Amino acid sequence: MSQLADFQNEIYLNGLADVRPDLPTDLTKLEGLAASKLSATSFGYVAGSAGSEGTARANRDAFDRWRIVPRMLRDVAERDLSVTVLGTPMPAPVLLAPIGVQSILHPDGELATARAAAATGLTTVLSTAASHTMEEVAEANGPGSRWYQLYWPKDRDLAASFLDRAKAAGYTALVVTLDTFTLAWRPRDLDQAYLPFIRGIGVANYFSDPVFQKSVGGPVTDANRQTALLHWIGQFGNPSLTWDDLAFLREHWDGPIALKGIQHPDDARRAVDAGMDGVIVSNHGGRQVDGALASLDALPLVVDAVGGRTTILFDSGVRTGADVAKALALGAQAVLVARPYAYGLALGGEAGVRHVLRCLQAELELTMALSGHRTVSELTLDSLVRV
Ligand SMILES: Cc1cc2nc3c(=O)[nH]c(=O)nc-3n(C[C@H](O)[C@H](O)[C@H](O)COP(=O)(O)O)c2cc1C
Ligand SMILES: CCCCC(=O)C(=O)O
Repeated sequence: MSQLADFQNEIYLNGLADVRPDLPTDLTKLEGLAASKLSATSFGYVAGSAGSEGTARANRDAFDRWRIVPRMLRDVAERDLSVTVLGTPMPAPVLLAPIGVQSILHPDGELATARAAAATGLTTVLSTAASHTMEEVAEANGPGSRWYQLYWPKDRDLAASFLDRAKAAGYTALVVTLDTFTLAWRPRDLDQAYLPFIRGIGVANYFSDPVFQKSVGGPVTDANRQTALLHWIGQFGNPSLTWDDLAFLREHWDGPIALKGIQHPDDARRAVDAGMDGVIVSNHGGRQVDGALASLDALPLVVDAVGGRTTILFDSGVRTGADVAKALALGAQAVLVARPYAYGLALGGEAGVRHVLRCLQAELELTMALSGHRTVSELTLDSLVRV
């Protein structure tokens, strides 16, 4: 590491960040670098969104309409960004959003991500569509903290098996993604005729599952691989699910449950009524319903409806420390970030993910301190102005 980087990391940033001299500290620049490093198909899958990508743009634009109003002389010498969310203590209110198929970004995929999360103390949310099994990822995450994200398959026994395995492997909270029972109209992938799953990426948790294997006549080998892939396609999502089905989750998971993909205040109310422990206000990074509202615009509506009655998390469009501060001020207890760490993974493996997480944390801490906030709870609507 260069002397300048040592100076930045250890003296100027007081050990806050873990800046890699070969990666940008402005995290909005990662996408451009990842575009040159990845294949056109992999990059298109990750960077792409639904339709005209208008909702993905709206997610970003919404952050610009809120501005932080710095306050002075508030003694911010001691700062504490820690929070506890759904029973999990975290050094900062930032989680690694579930991202499937991470081996298209780096051969170590979710294993590298889990190691980076453990190194920073932040919580990683593992996707059902991961390229490594949940047991392998748990081992890589070691003493770190991890949640499990369920893509709820049609076969109830398979869903129950996923939950049992996640529990046994030390995943402490369950995130149930509701907005992606099938992939949306995604022109970048359609135009490149690309789908990672067809190449057998993102099916590790299915192919390793005893219930899945029983359905395809035994362990997946070259002989039944095609059958297994077709079975996966049929199983992956269930468009018939309704609110009544949530009782199944409660029966099979005794830890906290958060519903991901909530945008309407009535849906947030229903989640609370159904006994869920939290909601994640998310539009899947604009990857599902093009034309949908910006996730940040949905956040205050959900906070109005259920704030104080449940845990509210947020994602879609978070790129900087200031973005995190704005979402927290609007009422989220923590945020999830996806594409920035995906690009970090592509550019530098585990160290690249660590770079992104530590930069985001450091930038958040400096933003909060310089605008007069010592703790996350001090960020309120009063910290912002809408322009
Ligand atoms: C390549 C990619 C794969 C994703 N895979 C999953 C997934 O398996 N499960 C899930 O719940 N969300 C998935 N998401 C959505 C993210 O968890 C998150 O909601 C969204 O990307 C947040 O927006 P951001 O990318 O602007 O941070 C994926 C997103 C990307 C970009
Ligand atoms: C089959 C969907 C898994 C990945 C995903 O959620 C996404 O690409 O957005």
